[in-house]
Amino acid sequence: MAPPGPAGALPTSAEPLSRSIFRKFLLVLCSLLTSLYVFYCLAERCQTLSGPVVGLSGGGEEAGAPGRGVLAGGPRELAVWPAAAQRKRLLQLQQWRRRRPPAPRGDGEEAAWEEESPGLAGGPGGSGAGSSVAEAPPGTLALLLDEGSKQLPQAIIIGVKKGGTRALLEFLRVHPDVRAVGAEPHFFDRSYDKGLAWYRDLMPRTLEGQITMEKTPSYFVTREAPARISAMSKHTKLIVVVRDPVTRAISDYTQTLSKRPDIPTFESLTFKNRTTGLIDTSWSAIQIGIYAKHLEHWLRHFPIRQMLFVSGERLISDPAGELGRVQDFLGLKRIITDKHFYFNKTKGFPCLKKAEGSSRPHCLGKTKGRTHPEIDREVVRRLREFYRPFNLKFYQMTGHDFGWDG
Ligand SMILES: Nc1ncnc2c1ncn2[C@@H]1O[C@H](COP(=O)(O)OS(=O)(=O)O)[C@@H](OP(=O)(O)O)[C@H]1O
Repeated sequence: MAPPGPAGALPTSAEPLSRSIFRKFLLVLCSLLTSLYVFYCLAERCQTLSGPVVGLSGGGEEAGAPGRGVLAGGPRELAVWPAAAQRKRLLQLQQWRRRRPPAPRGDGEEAAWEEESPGLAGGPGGSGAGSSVAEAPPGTLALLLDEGSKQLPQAIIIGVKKGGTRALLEFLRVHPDVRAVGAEPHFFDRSYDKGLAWYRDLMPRTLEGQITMEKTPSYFVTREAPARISAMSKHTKLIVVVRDPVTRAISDYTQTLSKRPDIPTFESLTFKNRTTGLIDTSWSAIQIGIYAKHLEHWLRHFPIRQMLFVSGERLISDPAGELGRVQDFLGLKRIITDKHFYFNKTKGFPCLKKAEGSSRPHCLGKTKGRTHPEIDREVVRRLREFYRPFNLKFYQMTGHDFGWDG
């Protein structure tokens, strides 16, 4: 017979019961935590785990089979969702992502879209402020999708600096079949050595039928850009937003002035010799506006039919008209129409009634539509004279009179 232990060590009748309750409690707690963790991962907040895969197919990057509900591109591919459902969920997810504040841009110039403050005059009225529900992700099921694949751009806005390139890109992004990088990649001028894989990785994911786009206005004046873009794909569609070269030069100068207020006057920078009236064509603000010269380089690599010239002036006076031409050029259904725009009197520019995925009006940021300094009229006249022959040549080459010399 075992000797009785000390009285304090003897089990009481209550102890086994509390232990079993405690064990059950632990079990419930564990399953609760596990479920919470799984839910958390599905909500795309888990960076370390790859999302659940419903079905795998062995294809490579481009292996999606249209109509079979397979999303092309990634190492994993969903094979069970109907294509229409996948597309709808992806569009929802894309719209939700577009609503999130864009990442800050490197050069500080290309500020993101600004939401119109309620006090701004000239708004279309009636658009309610976005609710918090509108900011929520479109549902965890969307996260089961592979979100299409990253493609090299099929169309690029190559210029010109201060032409209205941001406005065009932001207006185009309203189209459900256009996906674009927000920031300027500067691949073909500054980062070409990083390679096409690096470039493609910057692109947003797209589904079949969607066009990938980017805009970098400096490409138009980069000597190597035409050959490099053609080497990527000779079928790339090129869009150039052009603007009266004199106003463009002043706009360019205004931008520099806003960053470096101590620079010399526009007038003194314009001339090599003010008395002889010799223009300093080495000054980039002047040089960029010699469109005919730059275009010659592009035409050595691309047929003119693969280039579209958008009027920067008309993009302001008739945005829907210019967007119509652009949509036709890109082979897109004309979805963006005058119903999408309103003129904001305070901003002095057309704005979107609703940016993609938002219920609120959107105007471009403060760095677009700056007030230009007053420039000596004689200097402006001399500049007009300087540009005229180049403009006429440009009208001839493009078959379009932009009306800067009328
Ligand atoms: N809708 C709308 N809202 C605001 N601004 C508009 C719009 N459409 C065209 N613009 C004109 O775009 C000019 C800036 O051109 P970019 O976007 O090509 O500039 S940049 O090269 O990317 O810095 C900018 O030039 P500035 O007026 O000199 O600032 C505008 O005149």
